Amino acid sequence: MLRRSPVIELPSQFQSVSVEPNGIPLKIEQVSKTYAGRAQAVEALRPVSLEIEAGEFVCFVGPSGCGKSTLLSIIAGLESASNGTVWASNKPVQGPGTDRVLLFQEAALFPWLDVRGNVEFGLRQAGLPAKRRASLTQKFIDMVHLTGFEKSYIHHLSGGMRQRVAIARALAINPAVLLMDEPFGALDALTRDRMYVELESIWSATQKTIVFVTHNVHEAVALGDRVVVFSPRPGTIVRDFRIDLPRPRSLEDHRLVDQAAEILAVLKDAMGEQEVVHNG
Ligand SMILES: Nc1ncnc2c1ncn2[C@@H]1O[C@H](COP(=O)(O)OP(=O)(O)OP(=O)(O)O)[C@@H](O)[C@H]1O
Repeated sequence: MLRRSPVIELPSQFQSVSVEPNGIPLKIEQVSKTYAGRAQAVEALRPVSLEIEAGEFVCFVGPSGCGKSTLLSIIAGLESASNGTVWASNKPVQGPGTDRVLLFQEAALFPWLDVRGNVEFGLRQAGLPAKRRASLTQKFIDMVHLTGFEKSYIHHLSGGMRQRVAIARALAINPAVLLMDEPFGALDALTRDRMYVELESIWSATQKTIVFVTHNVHEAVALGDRVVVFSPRPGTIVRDFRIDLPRPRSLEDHRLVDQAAEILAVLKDAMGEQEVVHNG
């Protein structure tokens, strides 16, 4: 259930009218994946079923190699499921689409373009007229707080700034779903904390559906409406935690720390003898 107010400002006489959220629901139905390896097949995912509401922020945590990225790629339509179906807004996913955008740890930006050129890229591809393109590009550059850096080239930007360019570029094409694969994994702790605040405010302003993969349980609890815990490969869902902490959340909040500890215990239990990766 959406707990945030709509982004669109309505005149007072229409304030009781609910505005359709920008995000769409996702339904993952009995999705499994086995890769045909050279020597032997790799079973990455056992049948996984999950329903995500429009505008929900859902984090996936699990041990390395349990199939989180595989599931994200299947939702993105970049990989096909061996069995089962992903439904995006009640339509089966049969390939990539502009309604779903995948973002990675290393922001895949064009080094020969400046910030403006990168953010504008998808709009250019879509054939938007120059004036509309320019105003939308500026809107999203402002949204990720890169105003003043429009003409900077990627190699002059910090890791956090690059991720913000990637987020702005993704938002510019107005997808309904952001699929984020450890987007802040390569950032230093301070930048990461700032990115949590920024991402949360972007999410709350745009009402996208977000699926966010991370190794970091604290990060998952800081951001997610839900935290879904996966078992070691072949990945299955072990637990689906609803995080009811008020927003904005602080990493120092003892309730967040307690919730993270509970999830970490479930993760450790699922992993058995295996060592838990990042937990900070
Ligand atoms: N294209 C592929 N061909 C064969 N095996 C693959 C392929 N892609 C992934 N795998 C294997 O599938 C399993 C799941 O990989 P995946 O990257 O989805 O896990 P993950 O949970 O995202 O891992 P990590 O947290 O380390 O990124 C791994 O054993 C991986 O080696």
